[in-house]
Amino acid sequence: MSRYILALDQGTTSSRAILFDRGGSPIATGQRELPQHYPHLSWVEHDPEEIWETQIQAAKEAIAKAGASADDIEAIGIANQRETTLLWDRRTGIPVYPAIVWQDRRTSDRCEELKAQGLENTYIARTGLLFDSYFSATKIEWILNNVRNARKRAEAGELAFGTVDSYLIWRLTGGKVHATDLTNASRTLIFHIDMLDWSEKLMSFLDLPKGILADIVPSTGIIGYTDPEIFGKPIPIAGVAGDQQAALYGQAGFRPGVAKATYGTGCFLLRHIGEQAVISENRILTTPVACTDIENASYAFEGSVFNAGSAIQWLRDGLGILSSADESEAVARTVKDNEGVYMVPAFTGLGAPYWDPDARAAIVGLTRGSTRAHVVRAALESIAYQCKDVLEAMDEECEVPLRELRVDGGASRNDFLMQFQANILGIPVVRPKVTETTALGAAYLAGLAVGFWSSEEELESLWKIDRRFEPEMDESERESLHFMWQEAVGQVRVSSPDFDVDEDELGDDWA
Ligand SMILES: Nc1ncnc2c1ncn2[C@@H]1O[C@H](COP(=O)(O)OP(=O)(O)O)[C@@H](O)[C@H]1O
Ligand SMILES: O=P(O)(O)OC[C@H](O)CO
Repeated sequence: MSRYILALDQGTTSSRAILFDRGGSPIATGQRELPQHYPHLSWVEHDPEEIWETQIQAAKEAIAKAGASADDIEAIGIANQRETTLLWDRRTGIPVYPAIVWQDRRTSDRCEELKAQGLENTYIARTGLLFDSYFSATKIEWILNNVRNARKRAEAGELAFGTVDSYLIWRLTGGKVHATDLTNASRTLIFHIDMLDWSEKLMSFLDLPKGILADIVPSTGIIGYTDPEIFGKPIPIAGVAGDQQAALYGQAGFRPGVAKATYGTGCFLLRHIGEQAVISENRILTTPVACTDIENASYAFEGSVFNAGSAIQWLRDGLGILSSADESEAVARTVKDNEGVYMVPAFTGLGAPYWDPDARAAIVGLTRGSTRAHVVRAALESIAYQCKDVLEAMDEECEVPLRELRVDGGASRNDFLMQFQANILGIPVVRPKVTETTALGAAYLAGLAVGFWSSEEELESLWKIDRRFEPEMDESERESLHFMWQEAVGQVRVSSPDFDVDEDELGDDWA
């Protein structure tokens, strides 16, 4: 048995690769920034070649740093930004259009049009998602309708659709495998989360041809082997999951009641709810978790906050008031409180639980006494408030309130943010030793498939706490701060989605 598992973590702003040893410790990391392209207002694209190149360079960097070779790698696991949509030519492998990123809002009017046709409930009840441009389906439709000949070629079976996992698997296997796992498939808005398969019916409303679809595989199991040209010998690709489900797995979130928040570009809260795909009445998503066997799928509630770390990035790159994201912590600590300044970072609209695509960001409550520190503090606090809104919405759906929140991702390194999160939630926030849990989850999934690790029980024993943040704020202060935050959110809201899911009305026609 070789020494390492190689995890590829293809995120929105960077491609990372980490080698993990049998103790679940990261041995070496490679990382490349992924350029963002904004061709029009509210459009966000990635260059597929840049996704591929940055990912492969990151992998080679990690292998070189560890002084390892392909012989030292037992298997590869993939975790990826989800929903981001690519279509490529099956024969040449050439994408017909750049990747349309999950944050891209170009299809939000189209979503409104489809909602007006009364289709929203049909989609919610089958997919566990909402009718929002966040998900892949209307992005696929946009490419088919706007790229010359794309629809004709797709109908002739010449084009393949994939989220980033599928695209990487395709490239890694030299065009031999077109597959996706159920956690990624479930983010497309054309995957039926109870039947655990593509839904022809949901595809038909958007006129999406079946020939573009990938095979659906479990998150654990050998999917294919890398082209020997890439690493010098074939390596099995043995695990794949959307990055948020991978992070829940890396947090040992195998059982109902465990919840995690990953603080990256966005912030994504997943709470394991067991084997029933319960549909929320509170604008919370239902999504399959990473699984070893499709027939025995389990589910999580998910709250997707679109802008979290990106608010800090904007302070650094857009306003130029921070030299690094890490500096935000020291700057925020220079003021004793926010002095009434709130930032609502709705740069690409608001996600859960508001789902308001047209809302735009704002900083409110400024006075002549406000300083850069208040703005920085308000940005960090906004991340915690958004998580609170999501957890409150989830709590209304769950019988037992959450006892603690596990955290990970880039911004979870910020102790100020984590303490404020515990204060504002009123429950402990627990940070594990390894905060690269997305990559760790991908490694676990691959390692289980090839016998590198033996069971989920063994993986659970590897999870170790770095720090536990206990709440230190009294209830009345928590409530009054949260009230002020909600007033600020009220100022940027444009629409209030209103829906009522009634599965009985849908009848038995679930296909
Ligand atoms: N110490 C920090 N405090 C606050 N935000 C941070 C800190 N470190 C990183 N971030 C933010 O976290 C994000 C990077 O986290 P990462 O997990 O790498 O994101 P992603 O996987 O979405 O690309 C960036 O948006 C950055 O601004
Ligand atoms: O790239 P991340 O880590 O911010 O994750 C993006 C999510 O998968 C979008 O749903």
